[in-house]
Amino acid sequence: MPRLQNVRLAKVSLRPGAGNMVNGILRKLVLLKESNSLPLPKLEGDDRAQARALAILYSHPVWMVRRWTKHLGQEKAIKLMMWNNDDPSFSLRANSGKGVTRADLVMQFNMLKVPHELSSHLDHFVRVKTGLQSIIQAGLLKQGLCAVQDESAGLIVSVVNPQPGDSIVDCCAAPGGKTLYMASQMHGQGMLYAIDINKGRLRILKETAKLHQVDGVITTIPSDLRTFAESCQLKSDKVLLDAPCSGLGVLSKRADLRWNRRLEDLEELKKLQEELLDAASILVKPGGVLVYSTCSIDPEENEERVDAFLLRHPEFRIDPVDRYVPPGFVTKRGFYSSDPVKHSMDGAFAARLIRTL
Ligand SMILES: C[S@@+](CC[C@H](N)C(=O)[O-])C[C@H]1O[C@@H](n2cnc3c(N)ncnc32)[C@H](O)[C@@H]1O
Repeated sequence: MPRLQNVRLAKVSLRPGAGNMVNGILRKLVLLKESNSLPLPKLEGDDRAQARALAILYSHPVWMVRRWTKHLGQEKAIKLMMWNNDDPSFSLRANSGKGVTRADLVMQFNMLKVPHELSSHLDHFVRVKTGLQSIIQAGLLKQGLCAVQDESAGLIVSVVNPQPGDSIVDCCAAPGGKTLYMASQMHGQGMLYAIDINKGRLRILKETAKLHQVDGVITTIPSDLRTFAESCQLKSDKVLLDAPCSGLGVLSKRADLRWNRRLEDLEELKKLQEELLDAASILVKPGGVLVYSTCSIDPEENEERVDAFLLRHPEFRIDPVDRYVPPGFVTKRGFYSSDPVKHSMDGAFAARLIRTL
C-alpha cells in the first residue's frame, strides 16, 4: 500500500496525530531501504530461529513459515511467500451461458487496451496482470459478459466435468463461481442444486445466475448441508463439495488473510470438512461422482481428509483426474493440485471419488 494511503488510514482509524508518526516511520524505512541499510534479520540458528527470520523477511506468520518449510522445504517455502507478496494477476471467464466467446472478450480487452494472455489450460479463460479496473469500469462484469475466476477454480470444474442433462449438487455453492461455470456447460439441460448455509451469499448467486442467463438449470437451497443431507432423498450423478478451508492457496489475492488465520483454525476446519464430506457422500447415487475441493495447499485439508474419508467410506474409490485436467496438475495419486509457484495461479486441490455400484 502506498505511503500516503497508510498515513490517511492511520489518521482516520486512530487519530489525526497518528498520521504524522506513521509518515515519519515510513519515510525512514524508505530511506533505509534505498541505502540498502535496513536492519534485516539473518537466516541462522535452529529451525525456529530461521522461521522467525523468514517470517519477518517475507512478512508471513511464523506458524505458516514453519508449516511450509516442513511440507515444501525452505527454498520452495520462500518462493511461495514471494509469490504471495507479488502483485496478483487475475483471470476472467467468458460467459458462454450468454453466448460470449473468448474471442469476444479479447476484442473488448483490445478496445480497452488491457494487456492480456489466453489461458493455456481452459478455453474460456483470459489472464490479465493489470487493467482489471478498466474492465470493471467498462461494465463487462455488470453486464454478465464475463466473471472474475481463477484458472485454479476453473480446473476444479473440469474435474467435475459437468454435462448437459446431469443432475449435480454443489454443496457449498455460494457465492457461485463454480456453480455458474458448471451451469454454463449444461446448455440449459439438467439441474444443478446449489446449497449453502449463508442465505445472503446464496442470494448473490441467484442474482448472478439470472444476469449470466444460466438460472434455468439452477435451484438454490439455503441450508446447512448436514441437516439437508440427513432428510434428503435426492441422489445425483455428480456432487461437488468445495469445502470451507483455510484459503492458504489464495494468499496473493487476500492480503489480510494470512494475519487472520491461526493454526488452531485448521483443527476446526478439518472437523467441519469431514462432517461435510460425510454429508455430501449421502447425495451421490451408485456409480456417481463426489468431487472434494479446496483452495488450500495444505495436505491436512486435502489428501489427508480424503484418506480419512475413504477409510470411513470404503464404498468410494479414487478416480484419477488425468482425463479431465492437463498432466502437470495431476499428482502421483491421481488428485488435481495447482501450485502457485509452478503454475502461476492460485493453489487449489480436488479429488474425484466414485461411489461403487
Ligand atoms: C469455499 S466457499 C465456496 C465457494 C464457492 N464454491 C464458489 O466457487 O464460489 C465455502 C462455502 O461453504 C459454505 N458453508 C460453510 N458451512 C456450510 C454448511 N454447514 N452447509 C452448507 N454450506 C456451508 C460457506 O457459506 C461458503 O459459502
